[in-house]
Amino acid sequence: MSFNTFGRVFRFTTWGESHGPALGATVDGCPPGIELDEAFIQQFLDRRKPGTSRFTTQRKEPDQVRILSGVFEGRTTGTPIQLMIENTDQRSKDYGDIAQAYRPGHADIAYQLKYGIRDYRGGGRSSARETAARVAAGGVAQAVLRDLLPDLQIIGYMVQMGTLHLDRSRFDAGQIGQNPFFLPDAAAVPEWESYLDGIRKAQNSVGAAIEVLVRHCPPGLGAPIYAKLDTDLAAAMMSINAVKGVEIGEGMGAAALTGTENADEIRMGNDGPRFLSNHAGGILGGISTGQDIVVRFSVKPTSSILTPRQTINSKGDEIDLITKGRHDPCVGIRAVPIAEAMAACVILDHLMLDRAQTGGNRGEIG
Ligand SMILES: C=C(O[C@@H]1CC(C(=O)O)=C[C@@H](OP(=O)(O)O)[C@H]1O)C(=O)O
Repeated sequence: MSFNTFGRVFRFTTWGESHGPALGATVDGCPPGIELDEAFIQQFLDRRKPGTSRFTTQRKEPDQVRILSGVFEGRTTGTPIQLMIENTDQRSKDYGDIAQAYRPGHADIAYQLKYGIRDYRGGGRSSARETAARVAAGGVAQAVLRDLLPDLQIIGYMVQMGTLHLDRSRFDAGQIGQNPFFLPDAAAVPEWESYLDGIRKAQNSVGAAIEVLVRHCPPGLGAPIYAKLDTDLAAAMMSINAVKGVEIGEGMGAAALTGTENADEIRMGNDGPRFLSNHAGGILGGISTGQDIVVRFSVKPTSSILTPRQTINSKGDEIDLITKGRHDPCVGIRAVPIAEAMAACVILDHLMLDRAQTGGNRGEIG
């Protein structure tokens, strides 16, 4: 049993709080001989870090990663990799009111009911700041995948923010890194900007949905029943702060389909099976088929808002609470690079599990 560790073979443990001196991840099980340096990991952290636009928290953190162990002369050694990111812009006085009160919709009250003690500064361990640590771990996974599966692509993007939906007919992956929403549609950006400006100025926040596409994943990753690839992808996404729902492929939409509509028909291609559709989201029986893997999840609206909300304090008094501080009006935006990191960790973990069990040998057709 472990409370802060993720993965089976490629494993990471995150540690730290939002207003402590630092946070980080200890990565265990990384193969030796992989080219790795801080700059490689930093590119992923830079996509997630706060304060990069008016649509995220205004807390300014460089999120500069340091590798303290497990890398020698630019290559992994197979020993634990300790990654550390210092906190530099804490403003704990914003949290004076939260010390004795529980934000509605926030983990404050659940932590209190469970532990009877909590680091309320910046939400402590429940802060989405923890995700910096796992994005760093995901950077290590990405370095290994670059070596072992060079064709693999992990692409995250927003598909919904409040009432706005991505128009899939306009999908352009090249646009994702070009706007503050990780949106694959440049033309929609002004509408998304004015919508979120309105939410922010109304002292409110809004939810979002994110999709992650894993392209060129080999078939055969995952195992039936208790080691399904989709189980682990779902758990990975659900472990991200504020995530409330996860779907694979058609997801909840499959409930409305008939068998003829849902089953992805199969033809013989030049080098293996060719599927005529992808309702399954690239996974059948918990095992990847070689099709694109499609994972989607919803993120609740940020619970820390300036609009007064009814709650109670630690004495049990009923009060109205305004949450000060520097909060994301849509915490779902920065969930995009976080989800990519989690997907990288799961795919690598399953690649290593598969090699352990099958040696990477595949069943043959034809
Ligand atoms: C700092 C980050 O996001 C933080 C996530 C967060 C929360 O409650 O989740 C609250 C804010 O932190 P604080 O109030 O401690 O300044 C955000 O800025 C980050 O993601 O790096």
